[in-house]
Amino acid sequence: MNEIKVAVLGSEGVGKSALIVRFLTRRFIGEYASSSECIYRKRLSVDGKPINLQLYDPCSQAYEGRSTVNEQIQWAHGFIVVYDISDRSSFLTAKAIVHLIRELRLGTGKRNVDSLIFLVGNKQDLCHMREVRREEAQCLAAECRCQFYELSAAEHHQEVALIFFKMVQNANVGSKAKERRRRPSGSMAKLINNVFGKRRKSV
Ligand SMILES: Nc1nc2c(ncn2[C@@H]2O[C@H](COP(=O)(O)OP(=O)(O)OP(=O)(O)O)[C@@H](O)[C@H]2O)c(=O)[nH]1
Repeated sequence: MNEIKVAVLGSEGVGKSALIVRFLTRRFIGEYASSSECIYRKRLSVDGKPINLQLYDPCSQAYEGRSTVNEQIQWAHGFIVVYDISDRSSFLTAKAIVHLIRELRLGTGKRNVDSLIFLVGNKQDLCHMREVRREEAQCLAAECRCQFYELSAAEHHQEVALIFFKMVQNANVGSKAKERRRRPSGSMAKLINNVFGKRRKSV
């Protein structure tokens, strides 16, 4: 079964847990325990094939043994980088994280990272307190070749579900392409079989 690992990253209080919980349970509960990092697991079906999805929700509070951002980036196939549209500093953090992902994952031969970074502006319901213009975030997404979404975990269930499903789909396409590159093509497999198969028989 295909394993897809997605890390939801961003600064403290931007709504990472709220987005994950909204996706997993369809509910917005307002307050979320944030004393430890955790990995949520969900089974999904994509194009009729089962997928094991792992969602990583980091903990912003410092404690011994906490994983580093670098480790989180190496662990994941896909990234949902969240900021709060009413908090400019969270946007700057998201920007730094997106740059770090590109730096660490570029040229590693891992799945093509372009379709696997989503920049998400959360708390759209707080637009009367907006500190990050939509156009500015769109520019950053274009510059870093990632996909951009703005939404509210508090108000939108479908939009939240859509970005998680889209991420899983993109990661799954990437993993299939990688699998194809690794496996010899049909005619090549036949050729190898003919040559080595026949030799084995004559020994
Ligand atoms: N108005 C509004 N509040 C939100 C939204 N999403 C999350 N919140 C609130 O923002 C606060 C932080 O949400 P969390 O989901 O705990 O944020 P987090 O990024 O997981 O926080 P840490 O685990 O501390 O890093 C909570 O009080 C949520 O209720 C939203 O879309 N709109």
